[in-house]
Amino acid sequence: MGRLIVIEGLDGAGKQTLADGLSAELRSRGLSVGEAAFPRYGVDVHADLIAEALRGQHGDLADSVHGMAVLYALDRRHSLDWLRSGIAEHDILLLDRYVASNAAYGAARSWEKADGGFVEWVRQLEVDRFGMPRPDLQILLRVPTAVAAERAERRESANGDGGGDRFESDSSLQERCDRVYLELAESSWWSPWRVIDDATAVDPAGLADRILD
Ligand SMILES: Nc1ncnc2c1ncn2[C@@H]1O[C@H](COP(=O)(O)OP(=O)(O)O)[C@@H](O)[C@H]1O
Ligand SMILES: Cc1cn([C@H]2C[C@H](O)[C@@H](COP(=O)(O)OP(=O)(O)O)O2)c(=O)[nH]c1=O
Repeated sequence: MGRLIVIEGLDGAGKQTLADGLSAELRSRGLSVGEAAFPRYGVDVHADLIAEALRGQHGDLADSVHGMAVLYALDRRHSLDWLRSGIAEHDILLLDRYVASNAAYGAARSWEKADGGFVEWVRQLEVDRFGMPRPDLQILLRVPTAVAAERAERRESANGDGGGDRFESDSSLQERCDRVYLELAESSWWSPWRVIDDATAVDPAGLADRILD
């Protein structure tokens, strides 16, 4: 039975970059590592509906915090068999975003904190009802929101994308989301957390040591 490790943080925090570094480090130590990122755009119909809604399709869907969160949750629910076998088959299954993304972004959009109704609603839906596997560790990768926004924008222009989705372009939302993430981590929401405050100083080898402890 392998370990489920989740990387969380704002868009542009460097989650994918850290996932790449960490998986390379773990593989170099002879471990088998599975990787996935949520939302699973191009893989799951719910994720595709999310992307379309964020681009202005499907009427007022993107305005509904709960409606969007249900789509994110269903994308994960449909990955359940794959997740379970991934955890069984690998030493480490590394996820870029998971249930806590729904909790943090939805609470931030609702102007709530981590101890508010939205986070509890996510827990009841995804943990109690859908039975999503509990992570062994959630890593919160924090960078100043301005740095995250600048990186996300640079990445999108490099990809020829049009300047961020509706969530990414709202800097006050990013600030609130960062705060909810920190509260989730400090309250050990659903699992132990590790907070990395200076993403530029992340050392994949040191992090791998701690994961394997
Ligand atoms: N530690 C870092 N220092 C400088 N740039 C970084 C760092 N980590 C990531 N980046 C750059 O920032 C951008 C966003 O990183 P990415 O890993 O895609 O973030 P996320 O997955 O959190 O949205 C990419 O262009 C990446 O090369
Ligand atoms: C996975 C997930 C993401 N989100 C949000 C966070 C991001 O702002 C947005 C898109 O995720 P993101 O990882 O940023 O994808 P991309 O940069 O490729 O568009 O969705 C949720 O609100 N709930 C979730 O469960």
